[in-house]
Amino acid sequence: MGSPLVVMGVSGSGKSTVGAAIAQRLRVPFADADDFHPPENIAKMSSGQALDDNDRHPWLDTIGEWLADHPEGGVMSCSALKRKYRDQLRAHCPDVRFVHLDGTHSVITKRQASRPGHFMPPSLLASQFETLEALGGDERGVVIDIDQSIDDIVENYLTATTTEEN
Ligand SMILES: Nc1ncnc2c1ncn2[C@@H]1O[C@H](COP(=O)(O)OP(=O)(O)OP(=O)(O)O)[C@@H](O)[C@H]1O
Ligand SMILES: O=C(O)[C@H](O)[C@@H](O)[C@H](O)[C@H](O)CO
Repeated sequence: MGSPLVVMGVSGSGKSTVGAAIAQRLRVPFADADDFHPPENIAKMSSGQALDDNDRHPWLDTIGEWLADHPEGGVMSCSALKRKYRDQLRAHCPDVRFVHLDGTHSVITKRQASRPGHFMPPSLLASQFETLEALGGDERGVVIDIDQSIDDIVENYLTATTTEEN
């Protein structure tokens, strides 16, 4: 793989699961942006409040630094919901590519129900969708439908990214 990858999407779209699977397949390091949130952000989300731009800004800088530290390849699962958040990541790491895990509210709600105890309350899913801005045509990345098995998502990603680069 030659450049870092961000697995993006709303909460519960499968970023952590799919990101780890892609990293294992590509034999590159994996990290989850959830592990880089300061405690205040986790406390805010746990209390049912969505993060805002100010909450996300310093956190995105730490994610961008991780990407820049992995020029030979690495996979980071990170919501990266807005275009300007992705611009911030690109400012640190111009080579970064994205895969957007795209799914419906209904599919994701069912999956969130199967992981009770996660700090992100399902009530915040609507705000995640409101905040989400799709990848622009000028952004390096691909979109994959999440309504399929993890193995199929990984295979489709590998096929799509090979096609994209040719
Ligand atoms: N393709 C899939 N098929 C079935 N279950 C899935 C799939 N992808 C993810 N899941 C399950 O859905 C739940 C949410 O996935 P995951 O935690 O990876 O999402 P996430 O985007 O990282 O969420 P968050 O950002 O909120 O941490 C988990 O229980 C996971 O096992
Ligand atoms: O930008 C955001 O709002 C956050 O990254 C959230 O998406 C959560 O951290 C994550 O998805 C956990 O559910």
